[in-house]
Amino acid sequence: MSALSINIQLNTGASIPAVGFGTVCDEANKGIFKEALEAALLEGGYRHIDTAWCYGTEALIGEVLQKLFDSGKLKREDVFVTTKVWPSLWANPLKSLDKSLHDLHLDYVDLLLQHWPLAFDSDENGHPKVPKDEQGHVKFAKGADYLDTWKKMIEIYKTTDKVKAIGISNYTVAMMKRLLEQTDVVPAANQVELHPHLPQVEFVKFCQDHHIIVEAFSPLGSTGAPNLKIPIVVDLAKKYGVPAVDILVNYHVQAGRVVLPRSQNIKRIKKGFSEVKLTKNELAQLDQYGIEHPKRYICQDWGKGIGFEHWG
Ligand SMILES: NC(=O)C1=CN([C@@H]2O[C@H](COP(=O)(O)OP(=O)(O)OC[C@H]3O[C@@H](n4cnc5c(N)ncnc54)[C@H](OP(=O)(O)O)[C@@H]3O)[C@@H](O)[C@H]2O)C=CC1
Ligand SMILES: O=C1O[C@H](CO)[C@@H](O)[C@@H]1O
Repeated sequence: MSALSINIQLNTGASIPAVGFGTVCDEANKGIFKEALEAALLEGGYRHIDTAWCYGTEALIGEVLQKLFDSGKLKREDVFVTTKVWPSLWANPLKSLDKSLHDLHLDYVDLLLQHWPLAFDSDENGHPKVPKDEQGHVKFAKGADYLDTWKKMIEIYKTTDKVKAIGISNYTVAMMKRLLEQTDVVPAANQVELHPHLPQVEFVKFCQDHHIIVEAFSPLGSTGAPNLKIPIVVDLAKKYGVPAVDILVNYHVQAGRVVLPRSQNIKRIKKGFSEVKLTKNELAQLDQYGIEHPKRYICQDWGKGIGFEHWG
């Protein structure tokens, strides 16, 4: 069986495909992005797209979706689409969502995430995406609280048909506790960096205890896929007779998490991922590897001094 046909239930009751197509794209790959996405949907078996206003790929995704809907090869309800509100648009998540919906050629998304628990001092159109002062330090919006964005997203969720579910990304446990104390919608998902170099065991348990689905970004270790070389991943791949990438994907789906691998290599995309029934012991060994060899790949320069200190 393919890992791409596994689904998980969100706390809204909706179903989310456990494997989503990551849509960060380097400028150099923008030329093949549409072909890659079309191959993912028509030949790779993907039914879940993970995007964001800040990736600059939403208009390309919209063109592909429109083409596949018009030709009858795909129906809107066949595909789960997530987008995100970037911190430069923290004050106006509805504007961010409307821009995304326009570019995606959609009238709703299945999941809207707050991209980071941060508020940047940008203009009303969200530019610059990461404002900096003359010393190169990120400029934050004075007096803003990241929960302001979440509260406005709750309003969108409760009063419009533009989102089926709302969630968060890059929230720590302390930030989630604050959110749960101060607001009345439990996020459907929290999307964070997670892989055998960064298992975040306590974080995962907190989310599970509160019915928040964990979505794993950068599962391969981001550009260059360094996690494919992790020794225990290589050993398990040999044991099960599958490529190492299948172990990195099944590390999440077998534990009830969503995973968001990215590729713009059409041959790899068409191959998909086999389901590998890793044992509880093997999943624990993969966690243990990261406890002993922690490594975070997405280290943003706004991480220090605002609640992400422990990231190192
Ligand atoms: N919420 C957030 O803050 C964040 C969310 N994300 C989301 O998560 C997604 C995935 O994370 P991302 O950091 O992009 O990277 P990944 O961890 O998915 O790694 C992508 C890299 O792995 C390579 N790769 C993919 N498959 C294989 C394979 N089978 N063998 C060898 N190399 C392979 C890709 O190259 P190639 O194209 O050549 O296959 C690319 O260089 C993003 O695209 C985005 O949707 C990511 C970062 C932050
Ligand atoms: O989602 C995201 O992708 C980029 C690059 O990995 C990162 O800045 C952001 O959180």
